[in-house]
Amino acid sequence: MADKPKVLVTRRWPEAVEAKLKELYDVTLNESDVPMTADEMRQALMDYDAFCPTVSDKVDASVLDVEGARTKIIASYGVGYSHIDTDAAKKAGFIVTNTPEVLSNCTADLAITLMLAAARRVGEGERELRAGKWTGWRPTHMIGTRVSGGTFGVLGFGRIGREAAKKAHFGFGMKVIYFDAFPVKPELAAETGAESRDSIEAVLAEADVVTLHMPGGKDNYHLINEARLKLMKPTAILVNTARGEVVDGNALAAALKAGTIGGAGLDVFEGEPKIIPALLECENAVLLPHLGSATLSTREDMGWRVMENLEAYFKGEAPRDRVA
Ligand SMILES: NC(=O)C1=CN([C@@H]2O[C@H](COP(=O)(O)OP(=O)(O)OC[C@H]3O[C@@H](n4cnc5c(N)ncnc54)[C@H](O)[C@@H]3O)[C@@H](O)[C@H]2O)C=CC1
Ligand SMILES: O=C(O)C(=O)CO
Repeated sequence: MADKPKVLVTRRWPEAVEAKLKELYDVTLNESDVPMTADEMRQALMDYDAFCPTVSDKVDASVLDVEGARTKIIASYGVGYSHIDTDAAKKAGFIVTNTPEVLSNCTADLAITLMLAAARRVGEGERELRAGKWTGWRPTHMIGTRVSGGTFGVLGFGRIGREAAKKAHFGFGMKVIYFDAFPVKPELAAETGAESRDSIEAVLAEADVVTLHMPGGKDNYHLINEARLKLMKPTAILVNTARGEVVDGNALAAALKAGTIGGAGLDVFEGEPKIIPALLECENAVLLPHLGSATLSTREDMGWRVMENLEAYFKGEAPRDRVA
């Protein structure tokens, strides 16, 4: 019998998926769950047939520029792939895959969670209560912003953006407006009666809630900057479950402190897990540690999706989620 392909997984995955990987492959799991260094990742490309990183592994040109790699497929766990230099991967002849669709619903749920938490001051309220500072119900206590019936602005009307739009529209009676950098099929917008706007600026100026769902990476670096934040309504909420670098964190903190926007709900941060102090100081920001896809069934489905890509590749077929 031919030897099983050698597969390296950079971080712990859900138990059921790791068990299946062990059955099918000669797999090396990262039992310690400590992030791998660039040198360790470079070595893995020399020693394994498949390399399975995830969104917190920086697979840049310095990692990918190796002579005589044994790896042919980089099967990433996660839909976003801005952590991989896909140009360098293509140049070096690696196939790169991701795990779309299976996490759209859960990530959209978290965008809605952040919208409500920021608008209704959930973090502030919980902090006050736990600190023993709550003095009781009163008509003027911790007044938030009503989102039901408001306007939900989606920047990046892809898989997750559209799921979030459905939840906001059907769950909270919100009107949906969006801007996408590419044309959106009319039937996809029709699901929520979403109206397109011709610029990011137009969405920012009109929406009560602005939610970001475009990929990260250099093309979308600081897309939401000081000038654009100034266009938002003083009561509006900004939600980011996309990538930290899409927003200029210092400009956002300044807008939150000055009250030129109402609040923010953030799941992702430039340079995470480090968070800039200016954001930590903002009472009107709800901050979560990158939990968008963090439910067991979704994290398992992401693993099954990586395995589907590996299986296709090792059978000599085209993996369905090839991105480079
Ligand atoms: N917080 C979390 O745990 C998670 C975060 N994500 C992030 O969400 C992103 C989106 O995922 P999907 O919806 O599956 O991707 P997608 O590819 O289906 O949608 C992205 C959309 O953004 C659009 N877009 C790109 N640049 C744009 C720009 N400058 N302005 C407006 N639209 C732009 C694209 O045309 C596309 O329609 C991922 O790339 C990832 O970074 C994804 C899953 C979980
Ligand atoms: O899949 C992604 O892109 C994430 O950020 C985590 O699920």
